[in-house]
Amino acid sequence: MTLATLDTPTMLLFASTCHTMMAGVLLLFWLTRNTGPGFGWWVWNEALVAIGLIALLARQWLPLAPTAIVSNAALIFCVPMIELGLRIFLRRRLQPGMTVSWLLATAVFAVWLGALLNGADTVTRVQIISIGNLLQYGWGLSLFVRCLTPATRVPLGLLILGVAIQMVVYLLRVAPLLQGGNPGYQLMNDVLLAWLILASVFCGIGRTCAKLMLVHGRIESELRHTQAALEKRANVDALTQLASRSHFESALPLLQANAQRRQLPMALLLFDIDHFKQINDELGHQAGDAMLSALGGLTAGFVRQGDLVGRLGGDEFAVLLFDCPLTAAQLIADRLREQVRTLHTDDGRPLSISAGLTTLAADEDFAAAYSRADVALYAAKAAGRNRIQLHASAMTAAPAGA
Ligand SMILES: Nc1nc2c(ncn2[C@@H]2O[C@H](COP(=O)(O)OP(=O)(O)OP(=O)(O)O)[C@@H](O)[C@H]2O)c(=O)[nH]1
Repeated sequence: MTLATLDTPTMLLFASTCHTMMAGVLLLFWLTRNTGPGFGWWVWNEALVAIGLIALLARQWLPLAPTAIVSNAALIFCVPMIELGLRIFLRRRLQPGMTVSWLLATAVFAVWLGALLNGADTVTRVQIISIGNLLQYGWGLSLFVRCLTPATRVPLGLLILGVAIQMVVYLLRVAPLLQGGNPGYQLMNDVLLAWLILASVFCGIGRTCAKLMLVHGRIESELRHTQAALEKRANVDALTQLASRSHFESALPLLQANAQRRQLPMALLLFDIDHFKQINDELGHQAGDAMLSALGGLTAGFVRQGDLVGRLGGDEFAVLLFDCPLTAAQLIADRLREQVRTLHTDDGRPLSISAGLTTLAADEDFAAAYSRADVALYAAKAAGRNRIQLHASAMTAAPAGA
């Protein structure tokens, strides 16, 4: 069986069934998935193509004029719906491009309707529709090309291919008519009409895939963003932008493994602000937050890049000094303590910190090192604050600093 012998009603039956199924798939997807704005217009687009084809099929049995009006209106107005869906989906500005699309569709339909009411012959009407469709698809094509980005290249490429195929068929359809028309032209036996219907089915499949791919791409990228935001929220302390406690703890094993491989010493510094409760109580929680944030910024800028700085909770901060022998760690800690004195509360009081310092072995638990540093921090507070206290276990390695 060749296309030339395929009769138009069979082709129309095939095409209308395909497009109805595609409209059904899109509708199901629309109703059951979070497709985002714009997708509804694509469901309508496919539904209108199906309605138009069913009306064309039914024109043999129903009164000619009403079915021709319904089918042509559906097939003309389904085009701007792809564009409207795309503009909304990609959050492009709707105006003035959309006005042009709807005006174009209305103009094509009005000219065609005028021709029908004035008793124009089939050839003339087909000419009007074909030229109108060519203009519509040409306009749509220019939008698809303008919207091409690396993220939309494949789905929009499919849309462009589909529209280009449809334009070629329309062009073939209109070309002989433009050369003076074909007196023997029979709409229902037109081989080109069969090609057009077939092309419309293939383009519809391409369009449906493109729309689903666009939604899939968007869902995927939103998932990636949400995942990244969640990770950031879990890993980064919102107030100071330092590592959160959980991130600090989970990052340690990697640093420890690195230190063990390269035989590098590490030290853990734990500190908190002296009399922070007083700052909060007297100047307000917001002023307290500002001090925490300033201290976080100062500490992050003070240590080396390979060190790990975190806010473990409240006004408690920790620094893992990587590749740092205890004597150097004491010097760094004391310089940091001095630097902190340059920070002032709103009423001019200089900030001070107390800190506990200990070594961190490559194979020990964070909890064990933390509890040693905490004991030393407690001792620093007890000894009068604004000082660094070395834990007793490290005393044999280096003298305590204050
Ligand atoms: N502004 C602010 N305050 C916090 C936050 N988290 C905890 N705090 C407060 O920080 C204060 C911590 O006080 P402590 O460390 O117990 O005591 P302190 O007044 O600093 O006294 P010393 O540590 O002994 O010098 C408490 O008043 C908490 O309510 C926060 O995110 N923002």
